Amino acid sequence: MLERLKDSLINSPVIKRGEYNYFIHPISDGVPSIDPHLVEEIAEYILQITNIKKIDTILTIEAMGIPVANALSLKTGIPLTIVRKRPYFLEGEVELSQSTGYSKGALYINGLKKGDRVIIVDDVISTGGTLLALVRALQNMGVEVTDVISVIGRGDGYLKLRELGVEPKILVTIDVSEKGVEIKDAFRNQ
Ligand SMILES: O=P(O)(O)OC[C@H]1O[C@H](OP(=O)(O)OP(=O)(O)O)[C@H](O)[C@@H]1O
Ligand SMILES: Nc1nc2[nH]cnc2c(=O)[nH]1
Repeated sequence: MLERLKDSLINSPVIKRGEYNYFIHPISDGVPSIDPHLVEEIAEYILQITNIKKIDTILTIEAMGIPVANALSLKTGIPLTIVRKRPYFLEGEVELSQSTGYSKGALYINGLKKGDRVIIVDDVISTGGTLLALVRALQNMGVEVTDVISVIGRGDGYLKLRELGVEPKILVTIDVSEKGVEIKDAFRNQ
């Protein structure tokens, strides 16, 4: 299961972003290039572990959640909504603050309303700062988040989402050090 994903992660380069050991991988960076078979493997797997019935939209975050979320959208016919890093100043736009282990910035939600049902799909969860802020904002808007899925997980930041009653589904968990990437665990949830 998820052999392409696991094999490709093992050889990922690691660079420093400040103190943060940042791994570089096609799914999380688009670098050097994204193998469509890898995206297909991931999308197929996600469809096995999530219930997409009665979902209004697949929600992802600019930029690197988009390839996998778009593959899911194409496979299911469910629309794709992208949380952007720039404002559009449209009525109902919701701004939130994003914080990762190496960056801080604003995110902007458009196109969602109270009562909508969404799944969130992102490429990586690390400190959990991004998904925590996003799920909190969605709950405040009255949007129902039925599942949170991250292709890759590192560290225990995912635990922060428990305070919002959310248990993210992480396909592969890794350890990242200056020496490289180590696979800890394939799909773990509940
Ligand atoms: O759990 P966290 O510590 O919050 O890290 C996870 C976030 O980091 C990456 O986004 P980034 O802001 O680097 O944007 P990108 O997708 O454009 O690379 C990734 O896509 C997640 O959204
Ligand atoms: N590519 C990449 N994205 C991330 N998002 C959070 N941490 C990381 C990381 O180490 N690498």
